[in-house]
Amino acid sequence: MLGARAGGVHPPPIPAGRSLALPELLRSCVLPGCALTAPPSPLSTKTELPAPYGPWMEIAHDLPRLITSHRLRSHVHQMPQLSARHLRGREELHLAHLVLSFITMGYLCHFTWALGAGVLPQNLAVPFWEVSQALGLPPILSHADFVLANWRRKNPNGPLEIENLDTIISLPGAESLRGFILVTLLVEKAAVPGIKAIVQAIRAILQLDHETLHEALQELAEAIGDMTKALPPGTGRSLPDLSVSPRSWKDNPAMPGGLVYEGVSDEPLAYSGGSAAQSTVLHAFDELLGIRHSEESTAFLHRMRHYMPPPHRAFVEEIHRAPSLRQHVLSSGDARLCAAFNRCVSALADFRSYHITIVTKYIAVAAAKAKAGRAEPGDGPAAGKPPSALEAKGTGGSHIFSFLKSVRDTTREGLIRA
Ligand code: HEM
Repeated sequence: MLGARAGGVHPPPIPAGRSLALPELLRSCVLPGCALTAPPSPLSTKTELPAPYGPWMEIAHDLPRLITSHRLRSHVHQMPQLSARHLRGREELHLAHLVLSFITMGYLCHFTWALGAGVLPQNLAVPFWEVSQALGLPPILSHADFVLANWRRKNPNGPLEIENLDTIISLPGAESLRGFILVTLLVEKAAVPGIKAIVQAIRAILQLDHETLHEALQELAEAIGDMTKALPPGTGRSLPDLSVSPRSWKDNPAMPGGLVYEGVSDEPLAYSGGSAAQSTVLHAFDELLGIRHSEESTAFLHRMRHYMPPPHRAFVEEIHRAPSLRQHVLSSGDARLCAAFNRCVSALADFRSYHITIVTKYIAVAAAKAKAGRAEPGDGPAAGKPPSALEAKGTGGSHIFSFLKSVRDTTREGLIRA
């Protein structure tokens, strides 16, 4: 056994280390395109693991075919048990986490459902656990894998635009999945100037520099507006059926105890599935703007923070500890600052409203598809059913629309009223 807490639902702890200050965190920022990173976008500059990990890469690149031809199980069982010890640096670890999390999703999509038993074989479970421990990420496909680590430039010198982007690993339904992942990535990219503006704003508060603070808030409002524009209206129509695999083994009636990671723990472990609620950017904006969500929504959103890479989580916590922007604007009595602050809050509420529109469209399309019993090739065993992530409960067990609307409404309550 590798020391998993029996029956636990706890993601691995953040590796021991000192608390990081904001500038240091920005240097380690892993958001795509963030100019303050060195080297840029370290989650995904690598697209292949070193040669000894060939058996993982071969399976991962062939996942759509192996899944649809029902041959993935035998391939996984024949896979040698490789140690994660030879992976060098965070980039290789992130790529290994991406690869192993997708293989796990593919493995469970056919066999856990079919056999009703949530067991991940040792040769997959042990290295997945080791890599997860090294990164401080849970051993499940998270937003950091699905989106942040799962992209590459087709032309390495070309722009970070959709035409020049591709995913690294995919599942059946590759084309729509690709669109889903890359649209989400471009929303993250649009957020980058907003993340920089947060640091500028906090510095300006500390230096009582209202001019710079005003500029930073303008930047932030613009970045949030650009995120909304990056969510194209068609997004909700052209999405993949995410039910190809159980995305979550927490609060999932099909896997009530969770998943047994063979060789790690005899007891099943429960983890929530990937969700953009694990994206750092909205958490960071909420913290800066002092948005207070309901107790239930906060509990869900804070749980999602354990699925972020530790430097992202530490960044959000650092903003929480910084002096309150809202109090600063209120006590300044500066009407221009107050208006700029409110533009940020309105832009954030508008993003959340638009997101609700998109989720609504997606559910309508999925429901129509389910009604017509229309299964597309490669849709997997759950084809024809509404996507599990979008049934009555969200992936985190939250009722989707009441959760999303509550979060949107509490954002609006963050406006400073005259
Ligand atoms: C059609 C595409 C999308 C669908 C169907 C969708 C669906 C959902 C669902 C069901 C939730 C509730 C939490 C959960 O159960 O996981 C959620 C939350 C969330 N989603 Fe999406 N989503 C989509 C696209 C996006 C994109 C592109 C982003 C941009 C990063 C995003 C950001 C968020 C955030 C931040 C939350 C947490 C709630 C909040 O802070 O407002 N979503 N989404």
